[in-house]
Amino acid sequence: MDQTDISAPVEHDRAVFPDGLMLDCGTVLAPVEIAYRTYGVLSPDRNNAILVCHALTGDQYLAETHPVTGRKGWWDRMVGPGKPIDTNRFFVICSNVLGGCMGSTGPRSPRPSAIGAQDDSGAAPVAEPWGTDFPPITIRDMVRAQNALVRHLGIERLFAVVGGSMGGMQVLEWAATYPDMVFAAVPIATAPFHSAQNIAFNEVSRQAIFADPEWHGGRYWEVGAVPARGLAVARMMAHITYLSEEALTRKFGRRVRRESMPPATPCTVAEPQSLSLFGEIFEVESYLRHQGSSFVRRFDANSYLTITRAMDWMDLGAEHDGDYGGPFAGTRTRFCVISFSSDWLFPTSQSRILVRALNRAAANVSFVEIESDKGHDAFLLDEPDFDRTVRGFLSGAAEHAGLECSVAKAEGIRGDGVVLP
Ligand SMILES: CC(=O)SCCNC(=O)CCNC(=O)[C@H](O)C(C)(C)COP(=O)(O)OP(=O)(O)OC[C@H]1O[C@@H](n2cnc3c(N)ncnc32)[C@H](O)[C@@H]1OP(=O)(O)O
Ligand SMILES: N[C@@H](CCO)C(=O)O
Repeated sequence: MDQTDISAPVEHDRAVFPDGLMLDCGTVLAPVEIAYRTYGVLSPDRNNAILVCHALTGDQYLAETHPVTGRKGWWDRMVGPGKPIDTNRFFVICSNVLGGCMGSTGPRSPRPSAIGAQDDSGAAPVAEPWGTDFPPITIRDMVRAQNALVRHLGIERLFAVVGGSMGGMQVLEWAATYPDMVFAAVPIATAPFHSAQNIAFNEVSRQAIFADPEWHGGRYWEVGAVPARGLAVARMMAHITYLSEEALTRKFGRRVRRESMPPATPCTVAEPQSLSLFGEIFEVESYLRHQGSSFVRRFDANSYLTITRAMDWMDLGAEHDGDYGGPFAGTRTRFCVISFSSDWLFPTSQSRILVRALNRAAANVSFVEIESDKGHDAFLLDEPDFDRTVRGFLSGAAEHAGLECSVAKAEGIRGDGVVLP
């Protein structure tokens, strides 16, 4: 059993922006705190920084033991000394997105107007969280917050921005919004818009949360509840979209769980009527329940709603008459667009739309479709071709940028964010 407990007190490294940020919705959100981690060493020229953007439910702990779950970082395979994103060479930054629940300002953060409110009893004021009153945010708002963090770290230009899925959407927003700050961009398993099908999946997830009796209109903390069943169902449904038919078949096929069988029943269901209708019968059901229940221990329902909505709003063509190339006109950023052949959530066809748009904008772009049967989340898994692509592209781009081979011994900012004397 996973020991995750999202309510456990954890001190995250944070940058605080008291004046906050102007959001796309027109609201100033203040203060804003962004929780982040860094790995590697910032070169004296401050030109070797790579920002890694996480996906929907990821966070800043990409290459170290997670302080809440106790598990390896979600991209431990990719980021570290000698790894495809080589921390002997690059200074890697990863922050929890605005709206998240791992230390950055989000629906679980105290609502400023509520801080300091004191009742007649004289008891210490209890800070009420934003909950569903948290303002709607966009992927561009997340990127604005990251921009504030990058500048806070004294970096004026990123060598690269890299990310998969929703992280890839942030990569594209970076290149579109701050073109002069991004030398190279690696959008992975993503698209410049959220498709109708993906908005539909998100809506089913949200409705599952709303249907949970413990939802309490989004003010579940007031009664000490968590809409765990709704959130788990949301994750179960979403998790199917992160895999592929081949992957599920390879992992589980039609295997039936022995413990749900009457004694001495063979592992094929000869008499299905003798089994419990609603127990865990097929292995794939048990797997999904496990994915759902472990998720609710590490994620907040209001954050899930906020972030899924931010993805839905993603449409880089919206301000350019539907032309996804419009935001990249005149760009000097080098792009490496990567898709996976079995990804049906962000299929290769959507990457091709992006590549064509970048070509229209005369951008420097390369495109790789990785053959994989692992589905959308292949970028989180062991895919040697993918690793080689990322490593090769970053090395080539580093040569063009004139980066030194190794900055491991250079003075600058250490991986834990401390400025060295
Ligand atoms: C980019 C980012 O920001 S990262 C985002 C946040 N992180 C994630 O989304 C990670 C969560 N996602 C996953 O784990 C995804 O399943 C994947 C696709 C990335 C991982 O794939 P794999 O390594 O192949 O793991 P797999 O999907 O088989 O799941 C393994 C888990 O299922 C459990 N499991 C496997 N079979 C069964 C079964 N029949 N019944 C119950 N549980 C089962 C395993 O015990 C294991 O549990 P654990 O994770 O608690 O140790
Ligand atoms: N599994 C990913 C989602 C899509 O990549 C996450 O939970 O963030």
